[in-house]
Amino acid sequence: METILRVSQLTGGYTPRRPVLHGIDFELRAGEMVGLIGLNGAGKSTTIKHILGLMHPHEGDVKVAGVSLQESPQQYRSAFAYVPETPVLFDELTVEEHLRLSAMAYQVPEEQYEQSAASLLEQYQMVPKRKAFASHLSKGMKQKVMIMSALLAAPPLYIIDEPFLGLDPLGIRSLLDQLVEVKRRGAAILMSSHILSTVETYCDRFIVMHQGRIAAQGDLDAIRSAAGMEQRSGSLEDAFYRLVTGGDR
Ligand SMILES: Nc1ncnc2c1ncn2[C@@H]1O[C@H](COP(=O)(O)OP(=O)(O)OP(=O)(O)O)[C@@H](O)[C@H]1O
Repeated sequence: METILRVSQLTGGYTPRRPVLHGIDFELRAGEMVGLIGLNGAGKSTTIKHILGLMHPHEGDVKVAGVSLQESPQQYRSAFAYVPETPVLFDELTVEEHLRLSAMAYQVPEEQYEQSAASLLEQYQMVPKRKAFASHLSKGMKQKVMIMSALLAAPPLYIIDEPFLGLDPLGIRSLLDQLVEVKRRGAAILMSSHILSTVETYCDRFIVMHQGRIAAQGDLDAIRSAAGMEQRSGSLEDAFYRLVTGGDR
């Protein structure tokens, strides 16, 4: 499968003398969903900021769809959509206007926009709110606008940061169903979350970060094995616990 995201030997952080990330190395291929997990402060958001191009590596590089941000900023940025943990919307734009803005930014054809927007508004139970200003939405509704905008853009790569916190159970189910669908269509998804049971159920592979390094990566068996769990049993949470504490519960 085609590589969509390549993070190579990334060392980076907020000040040149004190890197937060040390030699981060992983890739995402088309059609897979990868869970980025780690304790508070492990370096997940910092890794994501480097992928988004908001921070520049001290060493190493990041390529999306084969290009780095420096090589082709336009191609790089249009190859992914990012759903942040905290929704960022324009207060004075309506739900529909946000969707239209996203469609314009990602050059979604008009016909496809009409179809996708109608179906997303329906799925996320946002039809009654389509003309509401962002400032009049609840936190979960704002999160839904971010998610719908990303899904509408239909890029090769989705980067999703802790998506489940503000959503109601129907919203969570809609999001997970749609992630399965976009994956089936060949997109790659990097999802950071602390809800390990959901990550275990939905992700094909996992990247466990600890203190700015990758402690383990691979499928569940690989994570168990890195955690020293010999049998092919035990949850992702069990393996994670062992990896970050160095022992059994
Ligand atoms: N703006 C910042 N300036 C300086 N240091 C920061 C900044 N943001 C995060 N850090 C530091 O970088 C390290 C990694 O933090 P990061 O936000 O990447 O963790 P995380 O894995 O996303 O955690 P969480 O699960 O709490 O969101 C931490 O030591 C944190 O204190």
